[in-house]
Amino acid sequence: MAMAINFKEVGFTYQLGTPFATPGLHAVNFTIPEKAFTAVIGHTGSGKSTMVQHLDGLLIPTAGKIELGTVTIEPATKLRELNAVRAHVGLVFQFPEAQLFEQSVIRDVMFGPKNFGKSEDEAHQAAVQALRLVGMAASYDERSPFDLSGGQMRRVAIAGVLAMEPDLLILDEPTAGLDPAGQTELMELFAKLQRERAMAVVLITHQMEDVAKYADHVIVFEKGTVIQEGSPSEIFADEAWLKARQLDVPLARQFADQLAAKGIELTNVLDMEQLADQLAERLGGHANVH
Ligand SMILES: Nc1ncnc2c1ncn2[C@@H]1O[C@H](COP(=O)(O)OP(=O)(O)OP(=O)(O)O)[C@@H](O)[C@H]1O
Repeated sequence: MAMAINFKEVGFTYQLGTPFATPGLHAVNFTIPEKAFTAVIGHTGSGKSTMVQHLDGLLIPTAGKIELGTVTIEPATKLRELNAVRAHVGLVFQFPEAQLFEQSVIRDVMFGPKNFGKSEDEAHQAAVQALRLVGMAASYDERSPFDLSGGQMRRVAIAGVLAMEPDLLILDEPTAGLDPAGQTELMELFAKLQRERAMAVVLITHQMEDVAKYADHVIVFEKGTVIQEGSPSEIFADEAWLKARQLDVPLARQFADQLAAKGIELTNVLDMEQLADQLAERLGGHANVH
């Protein structure tokens, strides 16, 4: 299912046709490129979670259409028509560890593959692989997920999604509440999966450092619609535009701007590595030695 996804004039209203109707999305247009790392940013309530729930058929648009390769999702589309699509999409909600429920780590991770028709052996194999991938040692397999630390529980929950071998992995603030080291480890894992498995990753985040460092493509939501999409350098090019929308600018970029105000112009700085490389070059050090 490696394919670009196109949203065309997509609208979604919660409880449509009732006195409680609440608009979630309206006239949304954007593309999620295939096999890329896409970041979705925007304030609370701007429509990010509503949008990603359309990617695996949890919500069906109430207006417009979504094109996923040969599949088109429209208001008249029935959920059962999307079973083939859903098998390829993995969705990691905020605080996914809240959904752990089995008596052992391995059983929990096997649940998804078994549910999608894999045999006990196949599911076991997929679970073992996914658990090692997220860095959980075999010694935890038979432990109760509820005896683990918060960070370990998060990894097990993510392994449960990876065990389904999705082509599209959707992450809704997956590092929220973890310590900085745990956050970095998880982000590095997602970046590696995207690179090595040619998986498309869609990350909802408030962390502009992660957007600058990992994203190929960025989609900006505001009040239920998409107000901008492009590469991180395009999105972070116009600081005044971001500030007017109370969106943060990556730290490395802020630092480069302060240097520019003092007459030292660096080109296209988005993350710390680019900043260090360019400064080292200016200062006569050894840039790009990795
Ligand atoms: N289950 C629901 N029922 C009714 N309205 C909802 C529901 N979920 C979200 N909304 C509304 O839809 C709009 C978009 O919300 P959404 O959760 O998609 O935003 P978000 O950008 O994901 O926010 P956050 O960063 O807080 O997750 C908001 O006005 C919200 O109140």
